[in-house]
Amino acid sequence: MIDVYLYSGFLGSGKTSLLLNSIAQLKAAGKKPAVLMNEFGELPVDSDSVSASGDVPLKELLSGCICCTGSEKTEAQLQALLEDYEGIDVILIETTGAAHPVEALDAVYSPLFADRLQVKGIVTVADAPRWLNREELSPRIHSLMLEQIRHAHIIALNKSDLVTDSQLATISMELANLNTSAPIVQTVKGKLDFSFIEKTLSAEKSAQQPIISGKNLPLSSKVILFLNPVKKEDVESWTASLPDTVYRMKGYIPIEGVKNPMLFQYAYGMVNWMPEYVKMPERLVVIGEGIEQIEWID
Ligand SMILES: Nc1nc2c(ncn2[C@@H]2O[C@H](COP(=O)(O)OP(=O)(O)OP(=O)(O)O)[C@@H](O)[C@H]2O)c(=O)[nH]1
Repeated sequence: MIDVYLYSGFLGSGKTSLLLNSIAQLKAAGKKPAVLMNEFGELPVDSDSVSASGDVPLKELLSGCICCTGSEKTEAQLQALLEDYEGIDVILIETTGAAHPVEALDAVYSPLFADRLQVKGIVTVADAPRWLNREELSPRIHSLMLEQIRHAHIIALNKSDLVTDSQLATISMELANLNTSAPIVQTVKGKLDFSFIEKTLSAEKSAQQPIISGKNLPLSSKVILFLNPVKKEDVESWTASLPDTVYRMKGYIPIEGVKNPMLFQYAYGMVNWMPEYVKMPERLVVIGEGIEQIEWID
């Protein structure tokens, strides 16, 4: 299994600094990290700095964010990364500043490599001065920032050199109120011990929950297997019965009378089915909060 870490956070908060820092530490520890990053706009500025840092395999998503360019593109990039480079043991993914964590997680997690990748969790970089001035942000961007904090498994309170100690204390308290389970670490230029990230995110793992597990973590995901062909209507009524903390589902479901498992997508209460022309693995990925108990019963 290759460990996958998502770095989320506001535009300019210090994600790239954290990423470069983590890469340096991983390489020093003899690991082989790979990076998937994406940028708004056409200029892959950040990837230059990563490439300059050495021979780290890098795939980049140009023209847009990890969510709005479609998860298929991310899947393709991940697939290429896995095919082109051997021996990768850690993948770091910098989600764009505008990606909602659920969408970023969704884009990364594909039923295609559920058995090869283990998504460890989300490190959110919070920008200390930006947080103090958050009221200036548009409501949409403001709420995105709150969501990134709320869904983090670790919060790096970055640019702590640009605020006073008492401001730092206030910000830490405000962040802790939004997310009671994630540890908050004050950082400068994204300097954070990678072994801390590793240790914090490896707590309470189990084989059945290959992404993020643990009762105290805000977001988790689960793989559901379909052993026998089922009826579409049954899947849809099962979907309707699920709690509304299920944010997203996608996968391939074998349907009675249909040759190949169909692509099933669920988001924001909407279900979508698409035929597949090749036989894809029969499994469904569910992403949400408190979803450990969800099961499909034949
Ligand atoms: N003073 C100070 N500046 C910082 C710190 N961390 C990052 N910066 C600066 O902030 C700017 C943005 O840092 P990046 O690491 O590129 O941030 P990012 O989140 O990857 O930015 P985007 O890719 O635009 O989302 C750079 O000019 C950094 O040098 C910090 O802790 N303190």
